[in-house]
Amino acid sequence: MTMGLRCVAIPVCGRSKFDTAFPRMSGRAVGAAVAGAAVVTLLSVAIALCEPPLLAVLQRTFSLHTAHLRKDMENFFQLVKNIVPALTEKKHKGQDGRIGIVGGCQEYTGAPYFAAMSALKAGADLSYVFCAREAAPVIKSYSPELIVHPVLDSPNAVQEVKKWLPRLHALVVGPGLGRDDLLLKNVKGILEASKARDIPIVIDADGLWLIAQEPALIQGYQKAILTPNHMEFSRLWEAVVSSPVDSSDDHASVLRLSQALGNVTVVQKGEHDLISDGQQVVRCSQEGSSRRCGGQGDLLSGSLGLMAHWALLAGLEKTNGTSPLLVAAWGACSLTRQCNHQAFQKYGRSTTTTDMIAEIGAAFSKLFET
Ligand SMILES: NC(=O)C1=CN([C@@H]2O[C@H](COP(=O)(O)OP(=O)(O)OC[C@H]3O[C@@H](n4cnc5c(N)ncnc54)[C@H](OP(=O)(O)O)[C@@H]3O)[C@@H](O)[C@H]2O)[C@@H](O)CC1
Ligand SMILES: Nc1ncnc2c1ncn2[C@@H]1O[C@H](COP(=O)(O)OP(=O)(O)OP(=O)(O)O)[C@@H](O)[C@H]1O
Ligand SMILES: [Mg+2]
Repeated sequence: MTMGLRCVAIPVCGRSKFDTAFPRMSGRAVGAAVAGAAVVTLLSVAIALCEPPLLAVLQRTFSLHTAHLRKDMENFFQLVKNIVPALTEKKHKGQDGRIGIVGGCQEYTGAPYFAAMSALKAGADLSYVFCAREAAPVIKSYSPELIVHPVLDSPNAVQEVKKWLPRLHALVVGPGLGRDDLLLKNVKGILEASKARDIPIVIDADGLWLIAQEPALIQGYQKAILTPNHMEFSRLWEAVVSSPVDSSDDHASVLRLSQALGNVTVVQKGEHDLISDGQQVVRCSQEGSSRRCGGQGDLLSGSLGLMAHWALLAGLEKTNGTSPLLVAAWGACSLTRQCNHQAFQKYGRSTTTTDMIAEIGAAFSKLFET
């Protein structure tokens, strides 16, 4: 029934027709759904034998729902295609994206590398990493493609990063940042300086830890996108919403969290990714795999930094009035999941994030090149 139907836009006032007729499936509900499908099949046979006109009505209704879903999915693919800049010989280096990653400390050097490489592989021209001194040689040794600034734990970290802000199109704050007080204090200053320049900011991982301590840092900033995993979502929720999270209604929760943060865009990662700007909820269920190696979220945040820049540059006209950041988030989620799917086809259980990053080019072409 849902083969090939991956993505649904869900209006705030009232669920989509599909959602009403076919409630969303959680992992636990899959078994029940299979049993349900068997019952429906038996019922259909019984109706076909006794009431052929009723069966025709049911079939027509089902195909209407299917068409509705497919249209939503096609819409979002088209909107992402609309924001992807054309490759032309008329541009110079940097014009298609200069993305900064703020993260990387003694313990975590992989995460900022994954995020920065993912931005490059998705089509950014230049990727910068602002990390702690000790992490820099390690990150540089992974790749000659990255420009690495070992400034994050220096006494004048904010000034050092500020120098680069005029050249950056988007920042991704948090992958591999760690939770050291000095680093977090410097990141606060970097966030303030970036907001003052109106730079799009993706906040992930330990950047979300910081926001959970101090939500005011991002409250109401319309160019912020938060990408919490399950744990990070709970922390943010506890920090900004007083009532307990309603785990039976994920759509309502992500909408509520976005609203409580002043309509910043929130991407709740999971079995399906739910994205909200406080006005609507969009779901991305692009087929991935059951492999959950560490670093997939870094691929998402890095590619999202780039797509956020592209989407804001393209503007509402290209996104047909849909929030550009929703379109960017949907695009990056689809891309991450498609990379996971492709890498899993080749490597199965041994799939790692490095394998997924190697798939970005092919996945991007498959999904978004016209
Ligand atoms: N190669 C590298 O350098 C990488 C570095 N990374 C960097 O690590 C830093 C910390 O990031 P993080 O994600 O480990 O921290 P956090 O959110 O506190 O989660 C900790 C605990 O939460 C739980 N948990 C998580 N998801 C869950 C779920 N869906 N459902 C249920 N529970 C769930 C789970 O708890 P457990 O099951 O182990 O009890 C998990 O252990 C950060 O800087 C990040 O960028 C990563 O990017 C990976 C690659
Ligand atoms: N159960 C799942 N089924 C399919 N895809 C999933 C599932 N959980 C997460 N994903 C996908 O994996 C990507 C990363 O999400 P995840 O929750 O693993 O982030 P994370 O914990 O921040 O990862 P990282 O290890 O990089 O910190 C997202 O694009 C999400 O759609
Ligand atoms: Mg993460």
